[in-house]
Amino acid sequence: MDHSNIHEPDREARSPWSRYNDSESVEISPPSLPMNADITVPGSKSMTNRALLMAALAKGTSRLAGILQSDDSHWCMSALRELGVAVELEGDTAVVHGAVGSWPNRSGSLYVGSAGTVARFLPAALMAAASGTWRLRGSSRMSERPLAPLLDALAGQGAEIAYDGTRGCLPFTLRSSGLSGGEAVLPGAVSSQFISGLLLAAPYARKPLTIRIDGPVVQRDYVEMTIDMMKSFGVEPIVADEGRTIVVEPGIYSGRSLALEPDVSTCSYFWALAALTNGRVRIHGIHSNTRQPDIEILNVLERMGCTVTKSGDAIEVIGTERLRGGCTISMKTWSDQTLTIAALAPFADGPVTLTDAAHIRHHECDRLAAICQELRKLGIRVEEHPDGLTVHPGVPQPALLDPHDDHRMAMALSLIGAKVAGVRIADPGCVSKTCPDYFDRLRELGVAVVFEERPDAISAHGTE
Ligand SMILES: O=C(O)C1=C[C@@H](OP(=O)(O)O)[C@@H](O)[C@H](O)C1
Ligand SMILES: C=C(OP(=O)(O)O)C(=O)O
Repeated sequence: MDHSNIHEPDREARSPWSRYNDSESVEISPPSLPMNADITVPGSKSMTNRALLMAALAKGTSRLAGILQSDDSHWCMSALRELGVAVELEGDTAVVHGAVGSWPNRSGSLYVGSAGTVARFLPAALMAAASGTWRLRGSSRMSERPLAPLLDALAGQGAEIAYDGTRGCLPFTLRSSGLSGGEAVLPGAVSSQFISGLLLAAPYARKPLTIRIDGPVVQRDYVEMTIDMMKSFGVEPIVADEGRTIVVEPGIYSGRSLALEPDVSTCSYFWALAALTNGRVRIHGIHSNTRQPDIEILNVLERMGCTVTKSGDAIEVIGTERLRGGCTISMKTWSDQTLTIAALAPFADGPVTLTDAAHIRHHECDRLAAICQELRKLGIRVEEHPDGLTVHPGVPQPALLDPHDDHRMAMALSLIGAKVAGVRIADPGCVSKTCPDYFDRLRELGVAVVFEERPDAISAHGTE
């Protein structure tokens, strides 16, 4: 199998929780029996990294139960430890001893991996301290992803930022003299994370901080999640002007005990598996009234002919013989699932058009270009649009697929392998950004999963 055209992953961004890194590819084949499973899913990435950061800024000790253990949360914890915050793990509970907004280590080098939630949340949090100088770096892709609007707002708050290379990008050195407060303007069209990042640090400004949001916000629910979680840590942002203005008064987070929700973005792959294989998957511990926007997948699966049952704290999806297509779906508020729906779409009975997702070209890869490229390798007819794509019904042919070092590309493409034989996915280790044991979980559901080792991994093991 020729691997020469596969994107070379940035292995430095893989945490100690990453798996499958000795594997060059994984072959996925359909289950021999209909899927019939009750499962649980690890904690939300978005909630884990928000909670860790607020707990680190808080007064007192926090116990965060059900945290995600993946690359993105690893780099968050590792940066906090580098800042001198005590973060201990007791199983999947993180115990964080808050530093009350004054980082014990006033200088150092911080690595954010490929995590948008660390790259966009940490710079503002550093400025909670009245002084300090830190160098920040990230993976090669994170160093290309947009940060300028946030960093410009921080410069307006008093940060001195010296860029190693491109202005507005990692790596850079940030010198803090505290957040001045007053007004900051942030755009919402490229990433909601700029707004969440400044909000999380805002209580530590010297004066009230008013964030004015310029234009519509992509994935606005993540901003609402930030506000909800700030309230649960004892700070009450005031939202005005139909959501365009958010005011945060000076304050201090209070350490607390918190049980985090399962990651709904990860749940979506398992519900999608049930949908596609005409099986049944029930996920425990999740409510449909969550703030996590990817819960919208349930409405779309229902529209495509699946049966969704919400009972107590479990949500079950039962699939269908043939998914219904012939629809246009806006992905604006739940864009992380664009790839999942695109992977289901070839099996629908009519074309599926996904729109309003131009900003995902700035995610772990240019996701619109990447999914079109990989679906075409399978012989599927696809049209790429500036803000989305149209996928036509077809029968996927055997192919080696490139996940473009993107966890969601790998997880979404694996769904196709669970329906038709002959799908191989290169670099299976990339799933560790949010779900390090994803392929083991697939196997437990009856999907056939066979790894192919990397030639250099074999030589590293000698003749074993
Ligand atoms: O704040 C968050 O936790 C997230 C916000 C979204 O990013 P953008 O708003 O940058 O698209 C989402 O895609 C990401 O997975 C998590
Ligand atoms: C866009 C994503 O991540 P990040 O938090 O790095 O933006 C994602 O997980 O799909």
